Amino acid sequence: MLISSQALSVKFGHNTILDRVNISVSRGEIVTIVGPNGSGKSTLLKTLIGAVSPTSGQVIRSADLKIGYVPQRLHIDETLPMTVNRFLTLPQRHSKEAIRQALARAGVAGMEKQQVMSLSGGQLQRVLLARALLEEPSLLLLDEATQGLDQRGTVDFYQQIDAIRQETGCAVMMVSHDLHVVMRRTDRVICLNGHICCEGVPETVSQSPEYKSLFGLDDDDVLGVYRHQDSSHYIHRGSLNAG
Ligand SMILES: Nc1ncnc2c1ncn2[C@@H]1O[C@H](COP(=O)(O)OP(=O)(O)OP(=O)(O)O)[C@@H](O)[C@H]1O
Repeated sequence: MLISSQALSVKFGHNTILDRVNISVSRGEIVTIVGPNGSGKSTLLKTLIGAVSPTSGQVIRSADLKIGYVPQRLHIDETLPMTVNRFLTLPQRHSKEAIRQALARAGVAGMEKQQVMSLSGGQLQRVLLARALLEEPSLLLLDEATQGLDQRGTVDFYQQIDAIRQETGCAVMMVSHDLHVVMRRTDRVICLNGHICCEGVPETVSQSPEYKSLFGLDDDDVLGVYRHQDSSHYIHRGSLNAG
């Protein structure tokens, strides 16, 4: 076991954000956390890395645990010119070879001299991934790392994560809204809504009543959206034709 939590609870003021959460990640395993907005996913990751203190319960870390954390997004001062190479040596220096290898593993080989501000959203996420890999992590924690990427970019990113897991043997715990995309790439899914609603292999979780009641769209929802789009398209075309 690399890391686990026992009856982990976090309160902010009077609000209980996490309620007696038990999770565990084994070596080499990919675990995906899904849950609605505000369900405590980021808080859980922040508690695991020690940035948030639990109100009760505990986090148990193996002695050799090394975490590489890829945040949801990064705020960089736009007026500050900085190359990728410089960014990757802050706050800790790394050898040229280590940086070359981390960028290659993250799928952005040769980007050392590029300005961070000039990177596309997908490239920046990969540079953040490279920065996490420089720690030679036994556990990669990804907090909605594909936010803002299109479908292709998201699929490619998760493929890269899978390849990294196979190459380095690290475990991965990630927060994702894209269960359908990560399905094939995750060993286990934990569905969080303050407490753990359900967990298991992706096929089981996606069919469970708890998951469906949180995320399920019934035919009316889907057809409603479709009909709406269709009718607006029709009206739009009508007005174009009329003009
Ligand atoms: N430092 C904080 N102080 C007070 N409340 C906080 C703090 N951090 C998070 N919260 C609250 O805790 C709740 C859970 O937030 P969290 O970011 O963990 O949810 P999430 O599941 O990651 O959401 P999302 O999917 O929208 O990113 C939210 O209501 C949020 O406002």
